[in-house]
Amino acid sequence: MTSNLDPRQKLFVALDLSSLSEAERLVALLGDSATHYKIGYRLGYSDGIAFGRELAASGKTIFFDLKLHDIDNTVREGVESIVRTGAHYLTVHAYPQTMKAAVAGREGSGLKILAVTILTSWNDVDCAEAGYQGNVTTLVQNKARQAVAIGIDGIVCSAQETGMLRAAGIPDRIELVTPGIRPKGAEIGDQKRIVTPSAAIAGGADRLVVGRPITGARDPAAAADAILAEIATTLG
Ligand SMILES: O=C(O)c1cc(=O)[nH]c(=O)n1[C@@H]1O[C@H](COP(=O)(O)O)[C@@H](O)[C@H]1O
Repeated sequence: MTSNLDPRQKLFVALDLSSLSEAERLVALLGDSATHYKIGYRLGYSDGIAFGRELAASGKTIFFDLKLHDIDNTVREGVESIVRTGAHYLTVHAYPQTMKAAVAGREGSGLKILAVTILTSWNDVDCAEAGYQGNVTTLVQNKARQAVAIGIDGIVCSAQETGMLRAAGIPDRIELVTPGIRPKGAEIGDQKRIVTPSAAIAGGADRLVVGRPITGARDPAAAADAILAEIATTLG
């Protein structure tokens, strides 16, 4: 669990933007308000890896959200490449072989591996449709336990599940990283397990991941500042 009370350390801004120039513009606009950035498929599949490397070198905390899942050798070698970027976090899907390969790939480095349990855009019906037995709560708990046993550094889940995970014995050293964050009144979009920034912090989320409520806002800097203020108030 993180103990630092600087609200900026609680917020990963998701740079889900269509071009490098848009991402550069947003980073410049947010300035010192944002210290933590997440780069996922949209930017990662174009210029995002090089940009993340640059941001990491400039002192930002970088989270590559690549959600790896492949044969062991491919996962391990992919993770080794990400280690060389200087990034701080990387996601993989929470399948045992994939998580073990990722842990092997980051050995000896400072890269933290986050295991994505059940996507925040899924509910119980989606889990059943995918052939899973058990509801979201049970699946998140089981996957988190497996991840901890394998040596993963953090869990990606909804902030609806953080209290349940701690109660189930997921230790404080495991970071609980929570997307699906929606300030009151924000558009929900494709997310199904949403939580407000203040409720997420109050419920024990270590990091919040926020994309469209900031990137899609008319004034992204004001939107980020409002979320940071909400986090700060809740942290007390
Ligand atoms: O791994 C993730 O970051 C992730 C996992 C998950 O379960 N749900 C989820 O939304 N995400 C990512 O978190 C971000 C959420 O973006 P917004 O819904 O726009 O705030 C996106 O970049 C998603 O890819």
